[in-house]
Amino acid sequence: MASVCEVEGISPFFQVRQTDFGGRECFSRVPLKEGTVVLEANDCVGACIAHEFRKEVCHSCFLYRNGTNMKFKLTYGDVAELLTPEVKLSEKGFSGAGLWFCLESCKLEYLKRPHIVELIECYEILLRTLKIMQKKTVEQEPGPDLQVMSGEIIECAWREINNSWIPKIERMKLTKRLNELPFFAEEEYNCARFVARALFSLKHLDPQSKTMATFRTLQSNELSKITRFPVLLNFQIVVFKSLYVLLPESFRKDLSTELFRHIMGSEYGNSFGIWEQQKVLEGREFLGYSVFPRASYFNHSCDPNITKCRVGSTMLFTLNKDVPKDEPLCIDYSSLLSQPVVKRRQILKENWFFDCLCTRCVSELQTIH
Ligand SMILES: C[S@@+](CC[C@H](N)C(=O)[O-])C[C@H]1O[C@@H](n2cnc3c(N)ncnc32)[C@H](O)[C@@H]1O
Repeated sequence: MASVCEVEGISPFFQVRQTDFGGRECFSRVPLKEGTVVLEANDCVGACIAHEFRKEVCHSCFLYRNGTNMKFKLTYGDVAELLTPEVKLSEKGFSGAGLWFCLESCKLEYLKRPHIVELIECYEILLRTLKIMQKKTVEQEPGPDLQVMSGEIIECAWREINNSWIPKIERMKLTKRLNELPFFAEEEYNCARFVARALFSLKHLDPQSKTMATFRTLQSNELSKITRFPVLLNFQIVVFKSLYVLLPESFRKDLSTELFRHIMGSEYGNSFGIWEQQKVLEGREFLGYSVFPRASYFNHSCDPNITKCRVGSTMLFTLNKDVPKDEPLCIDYSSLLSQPVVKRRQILKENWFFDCLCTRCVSELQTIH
Protein backbone atom coordinates (compact mmCIF):
# COMPACT_ATOMS: atom_id res chain seq x y z
CA MET A 1 0.00 0.00 0.00
CA ALA A 2 1.16 3.54 -0.75
CA SER A 3 2.93 5.13 2.20
CA VAL A 4 1.68 8.24 3.98
CA CYS A 5 3.85 11.24 3.14
CA GLU A 6 4.62 14.52 4.78
CA VAL A 7 1.54 16.34 3.44
CA GLU A 8 -1.06 15.70 6.14
CA GLY A 9 -4.40 17.12 7.18
CA ILE A 10 -5.56 18.77 3.95
CA SER A 11 -9.00 17.20 4.13
CA PRO A 12 -10.94 14.95 6.52
CA PHE A 13 -11.94 12.91 3.45
CA PHE A 14 -8.56 11.99 2.03
CA GLN A 15 -4.94 11.43 2.87
CA VAL A 16 -1.93 12.13 0.63
CA ARG A 17 0.30 9.12 0.10
CA GLN A 18 3.36 8.31 -1.95
CA THR A 19 2.74 6.00 -4.95
CA ASP A 20 5.18 3.97 -7.05
CA PHE A 21 4.20 5.48 -10.37
CA GLY A 22 2.91 9.04 -10.01
CA GLY A 23 4.49 10.77 -7.02
CA ARG A 24 2.02 11.62 -4.28
CA GLU A 25 -1.69 11.04 -4.65
CA CYS A 26 -4.92 11.49 -2.63
CA PHE A 27 -6.60 8.39 -1.16
CA SER A 28 -10.03 8.22 0.50
CA ARG A 29 -9.80 7.77 4.27
CA VAL A 30 -13.27 6.15 4.52
CA PRO A 31 -15.98 5.00 2.07
CA LEU A 32 -17.45 8.16 0.50
CA LYS A 33 -20.71 8.94 -1.27
CA GLU A 34 -21.18 10.48 -4.69
CA GLY A 35 -21.75 14.23 -4.31
CA THR A 36 -19.32 14.64 -1.39
CA VAL A 37 -17.25 17.81 -1.73
CA VAL A 38 -13.85 16.47 -0.68
CA LEU A 39 -12.10 19.84 -0.98
CA GLU A 40 -13.10 23.46 -1.29
CA ALA A 41 -10.09 25.57 -2.23
CA ASN A 42 -10.11 29.35 -2.11
CA ASP A 43 -6.61 29.88 -0.77
CA CYS A 44 -4.81 30.47 -4.02
CA VAL A 45 -1.09 31.30 -3.98
CA GLY A 46 -0.52 33.09 -7.27
CA ALA A 47 -3.20 33.94 -9.80
CA CYS A 48 -3.42 35.99 -12.94
CA ILE A 49 -6.12 37.22 -15.30
CA ALA A 50 -4.49 37.76 -18.70
CA HIS A 51 -4.01 41.42 -19.64
CA GLU A 52 -6.13 40.99 -22.76
CA PHE A 53 -9.13 40.11 -20.54
CA ARG A 54 -8.46 42.65 -17.79
CA LYS A 55 -11.60 44.71 -18.51
CA GLU A 56 -13.80 41.72 -19.27
CA VAL A 57 -13.27 39.65 -16.14
CA CYS A 58 -14.30 40.57 -12.61
CA HIS A 59 -11.12 40.36 -10.53
CA SER A 60 -13.11 39.35 -7.48
CA CYS A 61 -15.46 36.60 -8.70
CA PHE A 62 -13.93 35.92 -12.17
CA LEU A 63 -17.25 36.52 -13.91
CA TYR A 64 -16.90 36.85 -17.70
CA ARG A 65 -19.84 37.92 -19.85
CA ASN A 66 -19.07 37.16 -23.49
CA GLY A 67 -16.45 39.85 -23.78
CA THR A 68 -18.48 42.75 -22.40
CA ASN A 69 -16.54 45.16 -20.22
CA MET A 70 -17.00 45.13 -16.47
CA LYS A 71 -18.59 48.34 -15.21
CA PHE A 72 -16.49 49.06 -12.15
CA LYS A 73 -12.87 50.05 -12.59
CA LEU A 74 -10.64 50.55 -9.57
CA THR A 75 -10.14 54.27 -8.89
CA TYR A 76 -7.69 56.17 -6.72
CA GLY A 77 -10.63 57.16 -4.48
CA ASP A 78 -11.23 53.44 -3.76
CA VAL A 79 -7.72 52.91 -2.43
CA ALA A 80 -7.02 56.32 -0.87
CA GLU A 81 -8.29 55.39 2.56
CA LEU A 82 -6.39 52.09 2.57
CA LEU A 83 -3.01 53.75 2.07
CA THR A 84 -0.28 53.22 4.64
CA PRO A 85 3.03 55.15 4.94
CA GLU A 86 4.88 52.29 3.17
CA VAL A 87 2.60 52.21 0.13
CA LYS A 88 3.40 54.80 -2.49
CA LEU A 89 0.43 55.30 -4.77
CA SER A 90 -0.32 58.70 -6.17
CA GLU A 91 -3.53 60.04 -7.63
CA LYS A 92 -1.74 61.55 -10.61
CA GLY A 93 -1.76 59.08 -13.45
CA PHE A 94 -3.35 56.29 -11.37
CA SER A 95 -4.16 53.54 -13.90
CA GLY A 96 -6.51 51.43 -11.82
CA ALA A 97 -3.91 48.65 -11.40
CA GLY A 98 -5.61 46.69 -14.20
CA LEU A 99 -8.48 45.77 -11.85
CA TRP A 100 -12.12 45.71 -12.98
CA PHE A 101 -15.20 44.38 -11.22
CA CYS A 102 -18.73 43.29 -12.15
CA LEU A 103 -20.42 44.99 -9.20
CA GLU A 104 -19.58 47.65 -6.63
CA SER A 105 -20.05 44.90 -4.01
CA CYS A 106 -17.41 42.72 -5.72
CA LYS A 107 -15.01 45.66 -5.70
CA LEU A 108 -15.67 46.24 -1.99
CA GLU A 109 -15.17 42.52 -1.30
CA TYR A 110 -11.81 42.69 -3.07
CA LEU A 111 -10.74 45.81 -1.19
CA LYS A 112 -11.61 44.15 2.13
CA ARG A 113 -8.86 41.53 1.65
CA PRO A 114 -6.19 42.10 4.30
CA HIS A 115 -3.22 44.24 3.16
CA ILE A 116 -4.62 44.35 -0.41
CA VAL A 117 -3.30 47.87 -1.02
CA GLU A 118 0.24 46.42 -1.06
CA LEU A 119 -0.68 44.16 -3.97
CA ILE A 120 -2.50 46.99 -5.74
CA GLU A 121 0.70 49.02 -5.52
CA CYS A 122 2.66 46.20 -7.21
CA TYR A 123 0.02 45.80 -9.92
CA GLU A 124 -0.01 49.55 -10.54
CA ILE A 125 3.78 49.72 -10.90
CA LEU A 126 3.78 46.79 -13.33
CA LEU A 127 0.91 48.21 -15.39
CA ARG A 128 2.46 51.65 -15.67
CA THR A 129 5.72 50.09 -16.77
CA LEU A 130 3.96 47.92 -19.34
CA LYS A 131 2.36 51.05 -20.81
CA ILE A 132 5.79 52.67 -21.11
CA MET A 133 7.19 49.51 -22.71
CA GLN A 134 4.32 49.39 -25.19
CA LYS A 135 5.31 52.83 -26.47
CA LYS A 136 8.86 51.73 -27.15
CA THR A 137 9.86 50.17 -30.41
CA VAL A 138 12.51 47.73 -29.43
CA GLU A 139 14.77 45.84 -31.74
CA GLN A 140 14.45 42.41 -30.16
CA GLU A 141 17.94 41.11 -29.58
CA PRO A 142 18.23 37.53 -30.72
CA GLY A 143 18.36 35.43 -27.56
CA PRO A 144 21.09 32.84 -27.01
CA ASP A 145 20.85 29.69 -29.09
CA LEU A 146 18.74 27.58 -26.80
CA GLN A 147 18.02 24.56 -28.92
CA VAL A 148 19.66 22.35 -26.35
CA MET A 149 18.55 22.71 -22.77
CA SER A 150 19.63 20.91 -19.62
CA GLY A 151 19.48 21.20 -15.86
CA GLU A 152 23.07 22.42 -15.90
CA ILE A 153 22.26 25.28 -18.31
CA ILE A 154 19.35 26.34 -16.10
CA GLU A 155 21.49 26.22 -12.94
CA CYS A 156 24.27 28.14 -14.64
CA ALA A 157 21.89 30.92 -15.77
CA TRP A 158 20.51 31.38 -12.25
CA ARG A 159 24.00 31.22 -10.70
CA GLU A 160 24.96 34.14 -12.90
CA ILE A 161 21.94 36.10 -11.59
CA ASN A 162 22.82 35.27 -7.98
CA ASN A 163 26.55 35.85 -8.21
CA SER A 164 26.73 38.76 -10.55
CA TRP A 165 23.46 40.50 -11.46
CA ILE A 166 21.88 40.77 -7.97
CA PRO A 167 25.09 42.06 -6.26
CA LYS A 168 25.47 44.63 -9.05
CA ILE A 169 21.87 45.86 -8.56
CA GLU A 170 22.28 45.94 -4.78
CA ARG A 171 25.28 48.26 -5.11
CA MET A 172 23.25 50.74 -7.18
CA LYS A 173 21.14 53.63 -6.00
CA LEU A 174 17.40 52.98 -6.40
CA THR A 175 17.09 55.52 -9.23
CA LYS A 176 19.94 53.93 -11.20
CA ARG A 177 18.38 50.46 -10.95
CA LEU A 178 15.70 51.37 -13.48
CA ASN A 179 18.42 51.41 -16.14
CA GLU A 180 18.78 47.67 -15.58
CA LEU A 181 15.12 46.99 -16.33
CA PRO A 182 14.85 44.61 -19.30
CA PHE A 183 12.27 45.22 -22.01
CA PHE A 184 9.11 43.22 -21.33
CA ALA A 185 5.89 42.65 -23.22
CA GLU A 186 2.41 41.47 -22.31
CA GLU A 187 3.31 37.81 -21.71
CA GLU A 188 6.08 38.69 -19.27
CA TYR A 189 3.77 41.24 -17.63
CA ASN A 190 1.08 38.57 -17.07
CA CYS A 191 3.65 36.30 -15.51
CA ALA A 192 5.03 39.12 -13.34
CA ARG A 193 1.53 39.79 -12.00
CA PHE A 194 1.16 36.10 -11.20
CA VAL A 195 4.44 36.06 -9.28
CA ALA A 196 3.62 39.35 -7.50
CA ARG A 197 0.35 37.82 -6.35
CA ALA A 198 2.22 34.73 -5.11
CA LEU A 199 4.75 36.87 -3.20
CA PHE A 200 1.89 38.84 -1.66
CA SER A 201 0.10 35.64 -0.53
CA LEU A 202 3.28 34.17 0.90
CA LYS A 203 4.18 37.41 2.70
CA HIS A 204 0.95 37.34 4.66
CA LEU A 205 0.28 33.61 5.04
CA ASP A 206 0.57 32.04 8.46
CA PRO A 207 3.89 30.09 8.20
CA GLN A 208 2.20 27.22 10.07
CA SER A 209 -0.81 27.09 7.72
CA LYS A 210 -1.66 24.07 5.55
CA THR A 211 -1.53 26.31 2.49
CA MET A 212 2.06 27.30 3.28
CA ALA A 213 3.10 23.72 4.11
CA THR A 214 1.60 22.36 0.89
CA PHE A 215 3.01 25.21 -1.22
CA ARG A 216 6.54 24.40 0.00
CA THR A 217 6.25 20.77 -1.06
CA LEU A 218 4.63 21.29 -4.48
CA GLN A 219 6.19 19.34 -7.32
CA SER A 220 8.21 21.55 -9.66
CA ASN A 221 8.07 20.91 -13.41
CA GLU A 222 10.80 23.43 -14.17
CA LEU A 223 13.16 21.05 -15.95
CA SER A 224 10.56 19.27 -18.09
CA LYS A 225 8.83 22.49 -19.11
CA ILE A 226 11.99 24.46 -19.92
CA THR A 227 13.51 21.49 -21.73
CA ARG A 228 10.42 21.38 -23.94
CA PHE A 229 10.26 25.18 -24.38
CA PRO A 230 13.85 26.48 -24.01
CA VAL A 231 12.83 30.12 -24.60
CA LEU A 232 11.17 29.99 -21.19
CA LEU A 233 14.52 30.28 -19.46
CA ASN A 234 15.15 33.71 -20.92
CA PHE A 235 11.50 34.61 -20.38
CA GLN A 236 11.77 33.73 -16.66
CA ILE A 237 14.96 35.74 -16.30
CA VAL A 238 13.28 38.80 -17.84
CA VAL A 239 10.35 38.43 -15.41
CA PHE A 240 12.67 37.96 -12.44
CA LYS A 241 14.81 40.99 -13.28
CA SER A 242 11.75 43.16 -13.93
CA LEU A 243 10.25 42.25 -10.58
CA TYR A 244 13.56 42.71 -8.80
CA VAL A 245 13.98 46.20 -10.22
CA LEU A 246 10.36 47.34 -9.92
CA LEU A 247 8.84 45.85 -6.79
CA PRO A 248 8.75 47.80 -3.53
CA GLU A 249 11.44 46.87 -1.02
CA SER A 250 9.02 44.92 1.21
CA PHE A 251 8.44 42.49 -1.70
CA ARG A 252 11.93 42.53 -3.18
CA LYS A 253 13.50 41.41 0.07
CA ASP A 254 11.61 38.09 -0.22
CA LEU A 255 12.32 37.66 -3.93
CA SER A 256 15.13 35.12 -4.11
CA THR A 257 15.89 33.19 -7.28
CA GLU A 258 15.08 29.98 -5.35
CA LEU A 259 11.61 31.19 -4.40
CA PHE A 260 10.97 32.58 -7.88
CA ARG A 261 11.94 29.25 -9.47
CA HIS A 262 9.71 27.34 -7.08
CA ILE A 263 6.76 29.64 -7.81
CA MET A 264 7.28 29.20 -11.56
CA GLY A 265 8.15 25.48 -11.47
CA SER A 266 5.13 24.64 -9.36
CA GLU A 267 2.87 26.77 -11.56
CA TYR A 268 3.95 24.66 -14.57
CA GLY A 269 2.87 21.45 -12.87
CA ASN A 270 -0.03 22.51 -10.72
CA SER A 271 -1.96 25.52 -11.99
CA PHE A 272 -5.67 25.43 -12.69
CA GLY A 273 -6.92 27.33 -15.71
CA ILE A 274 -9.50 30.06 -15.10
CA TRP A 275 -11.82 29.18 -17.95
CA GLU A 276 -14.94 30.93 -19.14
CA GLN A 277 -17.86 29.03 -17.63
CA GLN A 278 -20.06 27.54 -20.29
CA LYS A 279 -21.56 24.14 -20.95
CA VAL A 280 -19.69 23.46 -24.20
CA LEU A 281 -15.99 23.14 -23.45
CA GLU A 282 -14.87 23.79 -27.00
CA GLY A 283 -14.24 27.44 -27.83
CA ARG A 284 -14.42 28.69 -24.25
CA GLU A 285 -11.97 31.43 -23.36
CA PHE A 286 -8.90 30.79 -21.23
CA LEU A 287 -8.95 33.84 -18.97
CA GLY A 288 -6.01 33.15 -16.69
CA TYR A 289 -4.68 30.67 -14.17
CA SER A 290 -4.20 30.16 -10.46
CA VAL A 291 -2.43 27.80 -8.07
CA PHE A 292 -4.17 26.19 -5.11
CA PRO A 293 -1.50 24.26 -3.19
CA ARG A 294 -3.96 22.17 -1.15
CA ALA A 295 -5.66 21.05 -4.38
CA SER A 296 -2.42 20.08 -6.09
CA TYR A 297 -2.15 16.48 -4.93
CA PHE A 298 -4.94 15.10 -7.10
CA ASN A 299 -3.39 12.96 -9.81
CA HIS A 300 -4.94 12.71 -13.25
CA SER A 301 -7.13 9.80 -14.32
CA CYS A 302 -8.80 9.20 -17.66
CA ASP A 303 -11.68 7.77 -15.61
CA PRO A 304 -11.78 10.42 -12.86
CA ASN A 305 -13.90 9.98 -9.74
CA ILE A 306 -13.66 13.69 -8.87
CA THR A 307 -15.17 16.51 -10.85
CA LYS A 308 -13.49 19.88 -10.45
CA CYS A 309 -15.59 22.95 -10.79
CA ARG A 310 -14.95 26.66 -10.36
CA VAL A 311 -17.51 28.65 -8.40
CA GLY A 312 -16.40 32.25 -8.52
CA SER A 313 -12.78 32.23 -7.45
CA THR A 314 -13.18 28.99 -5.46
CA MET A 315 -12.43 25.49 -6.77
CA LEU A 316 -14.70 22.68 -5.64
CA PHE A 317 -13.72 19.03 -5.89
CA THR A 318 -16.76 16.73 -5.80
CA LEU A 319 -17.05 12.94 -6.02
CA ASN A 320 -18.91 11.85 -9.14
CA LYS A 321 -19.37 8.28 -7.86
CA ASP A 322 -19.33 6.35 -4.57
CA VAL A 323 -15.81 5.28 -3.60
CA PRO A 324 -14.58 2.69 -1.10
CA LYS A 325 -11.88 3.38 1.52
CA ASP A 326 -8.28 3.67 0.23
CA GLU A 327 -9.33 4.56 -3.31
CA PRO A 328 -7.18 7.03 -5.30
CA LEU A 329 -9.13 10.27 -5.82
CA CYS A 330 -8.35 11.68 -9.24
CA ILE A 331 -9.38 14.54 -11.49
CA ASP A 332 -9.18 15.00 -15.25
CA TYR A 333 -6.41 17.39 -16.31
CA SER A 334 -7.05 17.14 -20.01
CA SER A 335 -10.73 17.34 -21.10
CA LEU A 336 -9.77 14.67 -23.64
CA LEU A 337 -11.45 11.65 -22.17
CA SER A 338 -13.23 10.67 -25.39
CA GLN A 339 -9.92 10.35 -27.29
CA PRO A 340 -8.26 6.96 -27.84
CA VAL A 341 -5.65 5.90 -25.30
CA VAL A 342 -2.58 6.63 -27.47
CA LYS A 343 -3.78 10.14 -28.28
CA ARG A 344 -4.66 10.91 -24.64
CA ARG A 345 -1.29 9.76 -23.42
CA GLN A 346 0.53 11.69 -26.11
CA ILE A 347 -1.23 14.94 -25.20
CA LEU A 348 -0.69 14.40 -21.48
CA LYS A 349 2.99 13.76 -22.17
CA GLU A 350 3.38 16.86 -24.35
CA ASN A 351 1.49 19.23 -22.09
CA TRP A 352 1.79 17.80 -18.60
CA PHE A 353 5.08 15.89 -19.07
CA PHE A 354 4.10 12.49 -17.69
CA ASP A 355 3.27 9.04 -19.04
CA CYS A 356 -0.23 8.45 -17.80
CA LEU A 357 -0.47 5.31 -15.72
CA CYS A 358 -4.07 5.62 -14.64
CA THR A 359 -6.03 2.36 -14.44
CA ARG A 360 -7.96 3.13 -17.64
CA CYS A 361 -4.78 3.75 -19.65
CA VAL A 362 -3.04 0.68 -18.23
CA SER A 363 -6.02 -1.52 -19.07
CA GLU A 364 -6.59 -0.03 -22.56
CA LEU A 365 -2.88 -0.28 -23.38
CA GLN A 366 -3.02 -4.03 -22.66
CA THR A 367 -5.73 -4.45 -25.29
CA ILE A 368 -3.72 -2.76 -28.06
CA HIS A 369 -0.33 -4.38 -27.40
C1 LIG B 1 -0.71 18.21 -9.93
S1 LIG B 1 0.60 17.15 -9.66
C2 LIG B 1 -0.19 15.85 -8.75
C3 LIG B 1 0.57 15.54 -7.50
C4 LIG B 1 1.90 14.91 -7.75
N1 LIG B 1 1.75 13.47 -7.94
C5 LIG B 1 2.87 15.22 -6.60
O1 LIG B 1 3.48 14.30 -6.05
O2 LIG B 1 3.03 16.38 -6.28
C6 LIG B 1 0.83 16.46 -11.26
C7 LIG B 1 1.96 15.46 -11.39
O3 LIG B 1 1.59 14.18 -10.83
C8 LIG B 1 2.06 13.11 -11.65
N2 LIG B 1 0.86 12.41 -12.20
C9 LIG B 1 -0.42 12.86 -12.12
N3 LIG B 1 -1.26 12.00 -12.68
C10 LIG B 1 -0.52 10.97 -13.15
C11 LIG B 1 -0.84 9.77 -13.86
N4 LIG B 1 -2.08 9.47 -14.21
N5 LIG B 1 0.19 8.94 -14.20
C12 LIG B 1 1.47 9.25 -13.86
N6 LIG B 1 1.82 10.36 -13.18
C13 LIG B 1 0.84 11.21 -12.83
C14 LIG B 1 2.88 13.75 -12.76
O4 LIG B 1 4.22 13.78 -12.33
C15 LIG B 1 2.31 15.14 -12.83
O5 LIG B 1 3.24 16.08 -13.32
